[in-house]
Amino acid sequence: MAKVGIIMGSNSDLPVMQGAIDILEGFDIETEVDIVSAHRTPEKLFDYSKNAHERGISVIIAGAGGAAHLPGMVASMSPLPVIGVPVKSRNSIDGWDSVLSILQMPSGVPVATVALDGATNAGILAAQIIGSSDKCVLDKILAYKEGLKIKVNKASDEMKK
Ligand SMILES: Nc1c(C(=O)O)ncn1[C@@H]1O[C@H](COP(=O)(O)O)[C@@H](O)[C@H]1O
Repeated sequence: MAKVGIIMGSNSDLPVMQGAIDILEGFDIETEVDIVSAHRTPEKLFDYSKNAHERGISVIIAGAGGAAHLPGMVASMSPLPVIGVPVKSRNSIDGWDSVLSILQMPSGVPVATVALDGATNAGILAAQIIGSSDKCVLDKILAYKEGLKIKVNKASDEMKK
């Protein structure tokens, strides 16, 4: 079965990236979680990016804060779709440093960038990519969407009381 690789620049990103781990677990999609840093572990970055697709990984979610070069560098070497999560790290410039580093990729090397700290959406997007060729996952996404609708309708009904 398809696996999602979830990597982050530092263990300080884990509280945010946990959102992706949790939502994918809810969809029964296997994840492989690791710390990889373009700046601090460049050899590991090369190895990860060049080999992830050989290990059954179908989509990579990469989260980083500050000068967040990790998602783009992974995308430059991997044939897999890369979803970038800008993380608002401790010393960030309100998260803009990370958002712009991940969002503004040059033509030819896309990174699907979610919102600041948007790891849950990154997990859903990864599940949707897998679901486009896996009926079982697609059904779980449909059920998830139904759940969102029920929740909003319930809140709407309660508001009218
Ligand atoms: N942006 C990157 C990269 C990278 O892009 O390779 N490696 C670590 N970092 C980021 O540095 C921030 C601070 O890291 P520390 O908390 O370890 O000092 C984290 O948000 C991490 O993602």
